[in-house]
Amino acid sequence: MPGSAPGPGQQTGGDVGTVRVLGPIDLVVTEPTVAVIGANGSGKSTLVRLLNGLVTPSAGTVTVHGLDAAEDTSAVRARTGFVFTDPLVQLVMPTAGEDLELSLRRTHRRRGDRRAAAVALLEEHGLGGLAHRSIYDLSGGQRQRLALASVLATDPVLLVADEPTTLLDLEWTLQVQELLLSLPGTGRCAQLVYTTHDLDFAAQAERCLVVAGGRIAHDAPGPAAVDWYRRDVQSRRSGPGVRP
Ligand SMILES: Nc1ncnc2c1ncn2[C@@H]1O[C@H](COP(=O)(O)OP(=O)(O)OP(=O)(O)O)[C@@H](O)[C@H]1O
Repeated sequence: MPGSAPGPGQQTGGDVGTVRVLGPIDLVVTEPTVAVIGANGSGKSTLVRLLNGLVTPSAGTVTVHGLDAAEDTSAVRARTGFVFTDPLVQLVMPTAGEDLELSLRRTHRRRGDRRAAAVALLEEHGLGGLAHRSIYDLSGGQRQRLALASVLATDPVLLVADEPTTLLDLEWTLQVQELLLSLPGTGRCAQLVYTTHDLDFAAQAERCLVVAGGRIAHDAPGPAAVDWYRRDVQSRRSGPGVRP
């Protein structure tokens, strides 16, 4: 999100009134790989959802590649791929193959080309032979890999991934993490922003933001930020009133 400068983020909680979730936050993030870590409920998903207009700030602006995410939402979404933690939120077609083909519509105009590209992508993501399988009959990990493949098939400039490996086994976790981290270097997207509770994964990011209570509590290269976060959690656990 080169040139972005999010202001205070806030969102309403429907009939329970207004809930302040984020802010004030003032950030410009240009590094190719950016991790976002922090406790449950600290605001990580909300922060990254600002990047494609899924959440709009109640004050301030979020700029992605020079575009206002709240004003030019469709242009921002055309450039920003978003991988949700729960793949069923984003898989929209009945079968694995059809979902990929939908994502390939812009780059592959001919139906036959789309089908062949979808089959190749399924193979690449360890889903070979599953083109006709209902998305509901895939395992959780298979769905998560399909969701990532479908988003990558849209050729996003910015890829935002919200806990992209939570459902994966160890081998696929390592493979998907390696793939994601390699994307900016291989030109498959310009920037990767991801949230994670996997601190080894976070430590590999060029920049890592530690979110606490809706604010950026620490901002440093991956390894330093992860060290800071571990020490912060440890110090609060050994503090007064906390049982060992
Ligand atoms: N639409 C909403 N209305 C009210 N509260 C919300 C809304 N969305 C999020 N919140 C609250 O904002 C806080 C931050 O949520 P968020 O999903 O960003 O946390 P997170 O850091 O991603 O957590 P986790 O690690 O558990 O996924 C939580 O307390 C959540 O309950």
